[in-house]
Amino acid sequence: MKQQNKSRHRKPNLQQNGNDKEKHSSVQSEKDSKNRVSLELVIFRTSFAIILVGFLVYGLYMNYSVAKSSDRVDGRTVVQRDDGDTFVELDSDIDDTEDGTVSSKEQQRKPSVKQEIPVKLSEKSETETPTEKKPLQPSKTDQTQKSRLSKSQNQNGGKSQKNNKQKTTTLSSGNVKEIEKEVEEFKATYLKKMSPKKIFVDGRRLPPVELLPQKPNNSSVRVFLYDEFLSEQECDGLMRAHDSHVKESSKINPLICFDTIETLRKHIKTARKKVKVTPADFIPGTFCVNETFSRQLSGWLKSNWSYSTAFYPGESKFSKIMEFRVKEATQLLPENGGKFQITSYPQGIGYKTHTDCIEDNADERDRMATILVYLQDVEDGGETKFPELGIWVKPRKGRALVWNNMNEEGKCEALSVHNAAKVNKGHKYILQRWYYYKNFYSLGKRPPEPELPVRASGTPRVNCDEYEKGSCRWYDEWNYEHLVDYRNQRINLK
Ligand SMILES: O=C(O)CCC(=O)C(=O)O
Ligand SMILES: [Fe+2]
Repeated sequence: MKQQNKSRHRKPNLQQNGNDKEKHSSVQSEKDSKNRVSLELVIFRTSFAIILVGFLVYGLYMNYSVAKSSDRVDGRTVVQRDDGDTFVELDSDIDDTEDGTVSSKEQQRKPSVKQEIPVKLSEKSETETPTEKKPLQPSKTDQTQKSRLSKSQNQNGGKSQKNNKQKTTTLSSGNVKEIEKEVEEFKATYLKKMSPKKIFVDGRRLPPVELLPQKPNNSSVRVFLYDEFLSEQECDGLMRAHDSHVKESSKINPLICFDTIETLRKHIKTARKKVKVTPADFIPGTFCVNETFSRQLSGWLKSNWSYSTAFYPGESKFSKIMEFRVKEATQLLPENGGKFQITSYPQGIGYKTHTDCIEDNADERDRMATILVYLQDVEDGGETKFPELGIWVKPRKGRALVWNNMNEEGKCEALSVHNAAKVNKGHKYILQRWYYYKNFYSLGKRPPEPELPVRASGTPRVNCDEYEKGSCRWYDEWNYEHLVDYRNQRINLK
């Protein structure tokens, strides 16, 4: 009834005509009209559904292709593809680590990575004295590494002797064979030059800017700058990781080491202390002074030093991201890169003038190029200065500096000397990585710790060298430098 009324109401003219035919055609047309309406509805719904599905498919496609293109641009999604992480998550990953180190969480998550590195290096060393240590790599490599370290900054050393020991005891002869084979089959690659170019990272356009020498010179050294090479979050994550690692490691007092007894004497004189030092004050076989004396000296030196913490490739997801980005930007090959080092400079601290490679070094396993990224602005001071080139660079958060220390023939360029100006106001943080001219088997692997000086596990060290132009630096890891220096310069301990 309702329906009738409704139709009637809708078609009043047709019903008013009165004849059957007309009535019939009126009903027919009403039916047609109804059918048309429902057909229209079906067509409308179907089109709507098709459009919706279309949108969904398009959306998925876009998502995929964006990921794919950023893959090519900065390598970030290489990591995303593997494990579904986003970069921001990686920052919190760095920050979230158990002990604040960049590496610890990664090690925890992937024990195989953690085990792999020290095992390869520590197997023989555990049964030999440090001075006799012969790693599984060809011995010349290690010799070179040691002699390089004796002259330049401290770059090597292992983190946990205890860990190395654990691994060593579980090492089967099968592993040894594998490692020996790996060492034998290692093919060195040469890195003769870098070629900086523009890259895109997360929508940031990063063109290299060449800093031209302000003094005429005939060196091959070229210095390039990239602003925003690292994002704010990346810088923050690295600084937090470094800070918490320094805090944790500083629970144990450092042992303080000197390049010569003269340097120690000068430090004591500056502190206006009347203390006579003799070779007996050093821990036998090293240039480091014992725990009690180290503690006293820390006070006298007022802990005036920069702090360096290290992480090795594979110990953090960030290392992958960083090395990929560096490769894209500069063509510096990841396999020629060593450890990553974060350094912080409190107010009043700088770092001596030095070259990152060793002048007149016949060995090609030396630092061909350096990348240095400032993790924070510095209010005043803290510039990186190249005195021979007349170049100096102000720290800016995310800014990267990259330069070559060696020429294409593998010669260390004396004119690549640089220093870190004293921080007048603020706190400076940098991330550095060195790329080697000729790489070697153990490059980029965390080395085992030396046994000397005898010390509590986890003890940090401070190196003070070359008093006049020098500075002290705290390290979270040990290397062989003090042992080599000791052997080479024992005569100075008179
Ligand atoms: O901090 C800087 O600006 C330079 C540091 C440096 O050259 C180094 O640690 O080798
Ligand atoms: Fe340097």
